[in-house]
Amino acid sequence: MSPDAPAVTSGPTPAGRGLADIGVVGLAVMGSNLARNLARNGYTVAVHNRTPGRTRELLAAHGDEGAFVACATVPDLVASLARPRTVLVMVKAGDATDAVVEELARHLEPGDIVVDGGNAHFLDTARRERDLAARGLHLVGAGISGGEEGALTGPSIMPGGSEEAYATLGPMLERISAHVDGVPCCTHIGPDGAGHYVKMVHNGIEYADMQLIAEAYDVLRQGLGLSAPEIGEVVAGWSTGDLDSYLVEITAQVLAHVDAETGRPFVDVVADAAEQKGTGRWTVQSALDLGVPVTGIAEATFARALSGSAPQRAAAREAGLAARTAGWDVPDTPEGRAAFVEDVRRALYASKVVAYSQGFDQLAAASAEHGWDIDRGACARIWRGGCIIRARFLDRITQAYERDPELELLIADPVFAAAVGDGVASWRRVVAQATLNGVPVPAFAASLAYYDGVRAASLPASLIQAQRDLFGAHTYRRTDRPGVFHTEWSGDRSETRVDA
Ligand SMILES: NC(=O)C1=CN([C@@H]2O[C@H](COP(=O)(O)OP(=O)(O)OC[C@H]3O[C@@H](n4cnc5c(N)ncnc54)[C@H](OP(=O)(O)O)[C@@H]3O)[C@@H](O)[C@H]2O)C=CC1
Ligand SMILES: O=C(CO)[C@H](O)[C@H](O)COP(=O)(O)O
Repeated sequence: MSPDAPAVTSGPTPAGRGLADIGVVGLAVMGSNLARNLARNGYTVAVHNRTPGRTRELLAAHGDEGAFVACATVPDLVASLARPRTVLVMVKAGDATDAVVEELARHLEPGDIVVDGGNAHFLDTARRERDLAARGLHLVGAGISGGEEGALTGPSIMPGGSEEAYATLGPMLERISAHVDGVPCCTHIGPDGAGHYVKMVHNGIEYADMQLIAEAYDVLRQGLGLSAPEIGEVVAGWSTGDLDSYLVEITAQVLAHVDAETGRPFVDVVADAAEQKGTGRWTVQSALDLGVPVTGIAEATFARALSGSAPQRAAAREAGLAARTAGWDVPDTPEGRAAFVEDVRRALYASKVVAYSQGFDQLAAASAEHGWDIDRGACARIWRGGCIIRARFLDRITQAYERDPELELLIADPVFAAAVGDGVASWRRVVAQATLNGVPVPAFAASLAYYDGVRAASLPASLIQAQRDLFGAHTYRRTDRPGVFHTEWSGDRSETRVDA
């Protein structure tokens, strides 16, 4: 071990081995808490961070929670591990991950396993897996969700990679994951980038869910003139029904929080420009490639972009772009206001079901495209606990896919069809009221438009096909007989079958 390594602080090492069970590289919020979670679960954990101060801090603050081996260098870490070696990498996605994986690969031996638990792009994961496989090593791209707290107390874990690697790694990951009804929130998702893909879509759904809750808040605030703490109480009440979820729970907490410095609701002192690290954008980019309409996720991603478009927003305000609102059609009585709140709750649930349905469609399409054989019911099952989108209704999604593993459309499942159908009138009223009053509800509206589109007996796409044929001879199909046709628009308008 290097002379400047932090003192090795460890509890008892596993009997007869004296070597660590797993290494963790990258000890920022996620890595340090996952290392603690592993140690608390009885594993001996070798830890390393590029900047040694983080390693020292972890050992100083939490070294008594279990068996840690502090390592100053990657070779030290590798030397401290039992074989086959397993190393969990928790560093920034992108170049940092490449650098760390490459350094590890130089010191590991065939059969060893590198687990990338960061938010890597699934194509990067597939590339890294190919590269390591050529060197006899396993690379497992594992999506991990739960934030700082989940990492410590039990996250949802979405590992990809080979079956062989999962046989070694799975028991450890399942043990440290969250458990719901005794079932671990971790399962082998599929080969190569499948785990990171599922985590990416999880995050895309997270964006949609957060945007929908934010729109519900905005409508209640602007439509009923409720204060942030009052809306916090309404939202807290939603935690007991269909909307019971971590995101709803934390929304109530945030809305109740008062800024210590100003005494104002905290949400009123936070700048209204939502940032993003990229997983929502990746979800939409992939959905576009696959041709899957994930309108809720896309609108949520664009809403973040719009919120951060400071020059455009300033230009619009300076130009005095008028709202010309119609006024809220809500009776100013306790009953009328309560009915509107219930409309918003139903609109939120219906929109949320649509956004999840779209996300699961994307998983199906990606699975088919890449040959991953992703079990959508299992994804819903491991999202029930530990992760940011954990929610009561994920149980119902699992049950829907158990009823029909090939379910074409989640909102066509009888339970969800009924749930969304029950909320449709409320949903339309909320979107209409918000729109008439200039309150942007892009995710509510996009989800409703999707619902109307997907259930429509016919769509105006027929006109688009005709237009395409006229200007570019792009051909069309007919409703009354098979074949591909073109009309001679600039000639005698005769029709030719072009596929015969
Ligand atoms: N924060 C969250 O809630 C979640 C994060 N994730 C993902 O988990 C991973 C870790 O996240 P988080 O804990 O927030 O930490 P950060 O994403 O902030 O990454 C910080 C860590 O990366 C290390 N690092 C950065 N560049 C390099 C490099 N070139 N070589 C070696 N190490 C490097 C840092 O080391 P140093 O201390 O030396 O700078 C530090 O340990 C990320 O991929 C993130 O996207 C996943 C789920 C939730
Ligand atoms: O992965 C996560 C949770 O599951 C992270 O919290 C996520 O990276 C947050 O994303 P963004 O910064 O884009 O909002």
